[in-house]
Amino acid sequence: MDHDAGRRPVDEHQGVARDAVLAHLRTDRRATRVLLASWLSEAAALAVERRTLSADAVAAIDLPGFDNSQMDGYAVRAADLANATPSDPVELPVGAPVPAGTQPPPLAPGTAAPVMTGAPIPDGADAVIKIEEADPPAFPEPGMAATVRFSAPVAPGTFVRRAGSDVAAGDVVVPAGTRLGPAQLGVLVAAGVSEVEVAEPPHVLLISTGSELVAAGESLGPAQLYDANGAALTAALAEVGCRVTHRVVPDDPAALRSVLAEAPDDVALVVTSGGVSAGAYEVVRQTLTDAWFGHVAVQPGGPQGLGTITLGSPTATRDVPLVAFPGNPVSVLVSFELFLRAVLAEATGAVPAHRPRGRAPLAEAIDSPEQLHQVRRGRLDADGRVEMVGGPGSHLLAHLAMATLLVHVPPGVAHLDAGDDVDYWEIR
Ligand SMILES: Nc1nc2c(c(=O)[nH]1)N[C@H]1C(S)=C(S)[C@@H](COP(=O)(O)OP(=O)(O)OC[C@H]3O[C@@H](n4cnc5c(N)ncnc54)[C@H](O)[C@@H]3O)O[C@H]1N2
Ligand code: MOO
Repeated sequence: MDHDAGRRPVDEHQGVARDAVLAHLRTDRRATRVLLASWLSEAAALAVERRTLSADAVAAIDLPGFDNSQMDGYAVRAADLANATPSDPVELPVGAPVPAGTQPPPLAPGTAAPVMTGAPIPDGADAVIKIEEADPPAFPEPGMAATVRFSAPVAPGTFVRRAGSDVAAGDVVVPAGTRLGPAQLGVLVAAGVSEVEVAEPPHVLLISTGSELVAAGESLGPAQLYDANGAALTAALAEVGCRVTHRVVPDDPAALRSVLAEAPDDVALVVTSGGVSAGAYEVVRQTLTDAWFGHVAVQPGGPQGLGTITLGSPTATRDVPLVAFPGNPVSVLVSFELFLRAVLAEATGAVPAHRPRGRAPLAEAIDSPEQLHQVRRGRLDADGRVEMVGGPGSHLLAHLAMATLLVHVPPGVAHLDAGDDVDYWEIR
């Protein structure tokens, strides 16, 4: 069809968006040093997670910090048990017990010391025998003279967790570029790291455009609607590790210009929703005339804008990338999935760049505009087949909220039958 001839293929637009956004973010990322203790005490779990280390973190102490026991049992010198057999067990006097958190005296040759899991191995001991394998298989009352028998030799090192066997002091414990999650934060604290260097999250100025928009919680007048895109994109951007400043502007070029002029200094990317198609009041397209505006061969998410935008006052301007999405709420989120999510995830390291992908047979027949890449919303049924959640309409946000898959029907395909395979991305 003629009007589809000028549409930019999806992969081409993905490439252009990636180059524009990533090039800027790569040069713009700032690093900051944070004290782990204050960070954690603020219980800022959300702020901490998904940050990426921008410099190697080096262990301040060995981990484990000292040789310790892996089991509740007896610390022994392996050489003392070399000749132990079931018929001729070795009997040793029991020394003082070693509870966790205490430094034991050296183990006298020819004795066995009760040692608890995690407690230090006494100097001189080189193996631990589990209490269940001792005779008797229970510890004597502390302070009571007792002996214990062992009916087999033990290899040196058995059940001894060596100091530094997880990470040694001075070694890199979490390398630069690693996303901080529970295990990374845990080991940083365990290894005595007090301060880490993390990349600042990219600051995104998100602008919802539309004179019909009303902020969440306010009362709605005739022909008005709530700013769903602001909420949806704020969450989507935060999920990929961005900090968001959100503004709503009416379809008024002066209002949009003033938000851009007053943008915070460290904004690294501007994302807009609405105002890009063919209407009479397309504030984004009509105001940001240096950017590219056109159609991508995708539905939803066809009308798109991309370019560079000048922020700040006339005396202190700076250029940042602009990504302009169409206003329909499903178009906004599908556009984000196709053109921005992977790019930002790659820049921040906050989440894997790609959604988990799969391929499965359709539960039902579907039609698709043949010239376009169609993105439908779906879920897997009980038999592992892909069923649609709602129709293709780009206003069906409640259906998207119930879906678990984005279902891809490539260009060149006008119809698929039940049982035909489709590709999907898992979106939750
Ligand atoms: N003559 C044509 N009309 C349209 C075309 C076209 O090619 N020729 N494209 C259609 C497609 S496809 C889309 S998508 C939309 C894109 O339009 P805009 O980006 O200009 O978006 P708006 O007109 O501002 O809004 C579209 C729709 O979305 C609602 N909206 C906008 N912002 C929000 C928000 N923040 N939260 C919730 N809902 C929002 C808005 O009220 C409209 O219903 O254009 C088609 N038209
Ligand atoms: O491209 Mo629009 O996003 O189909 O509704």
